[in-house]
Amino acid sequence: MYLKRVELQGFKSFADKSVIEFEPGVTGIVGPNGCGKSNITDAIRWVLGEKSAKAMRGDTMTDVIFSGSEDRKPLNMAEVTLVFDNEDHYLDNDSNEVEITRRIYRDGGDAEYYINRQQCRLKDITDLVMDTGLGRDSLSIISQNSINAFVQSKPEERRGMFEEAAGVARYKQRKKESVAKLERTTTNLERVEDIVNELERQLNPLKRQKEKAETYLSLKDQLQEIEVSVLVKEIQKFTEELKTVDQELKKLDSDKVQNEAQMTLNEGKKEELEAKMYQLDQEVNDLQGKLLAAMNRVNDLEMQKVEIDANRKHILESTNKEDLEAKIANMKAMLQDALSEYNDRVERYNETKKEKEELDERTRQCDIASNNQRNKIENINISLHQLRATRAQIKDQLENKSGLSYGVRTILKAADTLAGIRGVVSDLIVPNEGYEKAVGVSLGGSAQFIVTVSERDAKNGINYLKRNKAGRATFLPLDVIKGRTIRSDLAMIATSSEGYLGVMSDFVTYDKDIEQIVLNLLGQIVVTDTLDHATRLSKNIHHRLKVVTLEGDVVNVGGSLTGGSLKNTNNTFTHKGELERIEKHIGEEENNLRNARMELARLGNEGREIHQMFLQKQVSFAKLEVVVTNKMNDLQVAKSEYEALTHQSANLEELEADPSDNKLLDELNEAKRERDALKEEIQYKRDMRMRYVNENDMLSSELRELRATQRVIEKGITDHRIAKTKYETDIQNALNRLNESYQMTYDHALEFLNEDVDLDQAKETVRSLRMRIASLGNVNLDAIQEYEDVSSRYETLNKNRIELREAQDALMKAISDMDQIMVERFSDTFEKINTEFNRVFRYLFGGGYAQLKYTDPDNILETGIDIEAQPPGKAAKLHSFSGGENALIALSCLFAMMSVRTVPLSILDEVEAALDPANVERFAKYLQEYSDKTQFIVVTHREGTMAQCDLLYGATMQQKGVTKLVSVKFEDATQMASA
Ligand SMILES: Nc1ncnc2c1ncn2[C@@H]1O[C@H](COP(=O)(O)OP(=O)(O)OP(=O)(O)O)[C@@H](O)[C@H]1O
Repeated sequence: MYLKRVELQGFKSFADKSVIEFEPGVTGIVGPNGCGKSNITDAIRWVLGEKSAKAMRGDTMTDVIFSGSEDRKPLNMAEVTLVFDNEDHYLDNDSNEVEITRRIYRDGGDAEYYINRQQCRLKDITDLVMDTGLGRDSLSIISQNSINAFVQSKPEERRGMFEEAAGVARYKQRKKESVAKLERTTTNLERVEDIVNELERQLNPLKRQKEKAETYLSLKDQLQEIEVSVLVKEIQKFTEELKTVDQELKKLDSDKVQNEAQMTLNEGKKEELEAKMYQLDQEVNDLQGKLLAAMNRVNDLEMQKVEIDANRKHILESTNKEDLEAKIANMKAMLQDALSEYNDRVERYNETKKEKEELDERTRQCDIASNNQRNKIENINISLHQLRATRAQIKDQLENKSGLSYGVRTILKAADTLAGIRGVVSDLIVPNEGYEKAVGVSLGGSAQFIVTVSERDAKNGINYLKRNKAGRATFLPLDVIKGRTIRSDLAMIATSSEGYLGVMSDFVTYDKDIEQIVLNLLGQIVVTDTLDHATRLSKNIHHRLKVVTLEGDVVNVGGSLTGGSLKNTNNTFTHKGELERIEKHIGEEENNLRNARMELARLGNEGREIHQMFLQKQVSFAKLEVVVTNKMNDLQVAKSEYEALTHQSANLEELEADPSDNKLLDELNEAKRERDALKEEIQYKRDMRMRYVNENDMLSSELRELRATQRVIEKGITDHRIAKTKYETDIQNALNRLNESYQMTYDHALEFLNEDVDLDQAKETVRSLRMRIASLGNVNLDAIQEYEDVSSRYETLNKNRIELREAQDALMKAISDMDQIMVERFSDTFEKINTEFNRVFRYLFGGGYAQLKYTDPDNILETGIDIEAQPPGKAAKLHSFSGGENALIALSCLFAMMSVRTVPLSILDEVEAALDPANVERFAKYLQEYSDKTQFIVVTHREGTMAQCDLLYGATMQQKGVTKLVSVKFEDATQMASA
């Protein structure tokens, strides 16, 4: 086996794809410092499984990716492939050529590994090269640093190289795996043993429970078999008995109905009899009443007969007929007098009443009129109050000029001291009647302008106001202001317009000296009667003049309209007219007030007179009421006396005409007959009642018997119903038991009926089975299945336990065997290397002595390796050797190992740098000596080494930062090394 080719792309300074071909023997790589020689060593170590970024001379593994140069951008991927010739199948692979590739991406996470282009794990590569001499701790790649470190490192760290040389790494790895397996097996075994022990503990109690459950089930089966028959038979028996009870019950019900009917019949008859008896009692009562009355009537008639007889005798003996008739005539005359007096008084009474009501009505009318007058007076007073308040306000404005501005009032007050103040326009101009509003509106604010004699006077006035800080005022100096008149063409149009009344200045009176002022203020204002005429006129004159109506509405120059209701407060001219109007109104109202008060007084007097008359009528009326009542009584008395006399006269005539008392006698006889008939009827009814009493007694005794029978029947019904309920309950209980205990309907249970079963005996068996079941206590039916589960689990796990124990024994034996082999191989190899080491040492140093020692000879598997070296003429103290001596000792060991264990490939990166030329030559000679068994790739600057190389490559950086490898001759190589 040998390394045929290395292909690099994007790895460190190998930005471009580079393919380096190798041959068996010694290949040298030369070149100036920093041109990328060691990067080839790194690349080979990287592919063979190096995991440490530090060992790759970087911070992270992605540092191996080409990081860019002055002219090149960084790359994102590095890939290196080693191609081994494997015709001898040194590597454990069937192929004659083995390609191992490693790839890494800058942002791709984990590296990718391939063997013969098949993606694989890092472990696959490590396994492939393990114990081949290409492994991590092997002699395959040694740098200048590691060669120095070899001597200085700890004995334990050195051991790895010897293991690699002894070829025990694979055993060590296998042992590691077996130990891990053993640990896992032991853990599993412990776990399984725990469970098996636990299951063993559970099994016995479960077995007991299971047996108990099986006994229970067997008893239950027996119970079911017999109890079902018992229940079915019981149901049949109860059903039969129930049928009998039902039939008897029906008969009893029918007897009861019959008995009840008889009782009802008897009770009806009894009630009827009692009603008849009651009726008879009532009738006898009535008849007795009638009898009493008849007996009384007989008595009365007998007494009347006696009285009549006596009376007739007396009247006939005492009454004078002529006297009686005279009395009647007299009484008749008196009656008529009383009647006419009564009628007269009634008439007077009605008249007085009517007069009294008339007076009452007049009093009411008088009151209404008085109230009206009072309201009128109150309204007049309110109106007067308002009028007087308005009058006071207007007067105040006129007298105190309160409508004028503060400045104007100040000037007027100081008019005596200020020269040439003529007065305010509103005081100097008086509007014609009816033109007050129009003039006021026309003047507007100019009504408050102050007329002065001269301009100087006006200025004095203004200064006075300023001095006193008394407001402002406008002055119209007579020597400056000129009057204005209407243009003749406009005047002509205006004059001919409808409603035109004139120019405003024509409708005021004023002193002659202020004429210019008046014309200035009012000379160009036209007056019309109505607003319609004003707008039309304004239109006619193209809105060139102001037109004012009598109502004070204005059509301004330009055509705008001003109007509405006027507030009188500021119009001095309207104030004057208003004041007169109010004065007149107050006079009228005062007059009205006087008249109203007089009328009220008159009404008061009239009312009082009428009331007086009313009171008098009231008295007369009361008196008449008494008189009428008296007259009425007199009339009644006369009437009744007259009637008594006429009656007496009639009686007398009757007695005289028919003196007999036959009628009374007839009545008396009739009364006696009636009395006797009544006595007979009473006796008859009493006899009849006696018969009814007897009948009633019979019915009562019959009823008593019927009721006794009824009680017997009802008790029978109750007893049978209880029996019926009991049988029904028994049947239901049996059905419930069938359903609940055996999930059977009656029909279903019939299929299991054993007809031969003796019910009493079977019941006894059921009772005994139940007792046996009860004596079992708590039964865990699940125990049967649980026992099955647990015992089957126990068997499985117990089998596992046995298997695990066997596996554990096998692993322990394998580990022990491996240990044995490793100890043998390691110590055997060590001995051989030790011998060779002394030999090579003596050769390289030209004498002296060296040997390797175990630090712990009793523990060959873990012992460190100590080095004892004594170059010729020196004491054996390792740490005091020079760099070159260190390198020679390490190389002695390396070559000693190579002579004992064949290494297919060794890459030596400037390991001889510290040697002197003579030693370099000896080193190079060794390379040649071993090169038929080992392929050497040496990175070197030394000529002596180069001279022994079969193939030389020169590393250059023609492009800055990018390594290129070219095949060179020895001469070129020495030149490149010294460059
Ligand atoms: N990831 C990388 N990308 C680009 N260049 C890199 C990268 N890693 C290292 N290098 C370059 O590789 C060079 C070092 O290479 P190497 O150590 O192989 O040189 P050498 O020829 O062995 O030098 P010496 O003879 O001094 O040992 C440096 O120039 C370094 O800048």
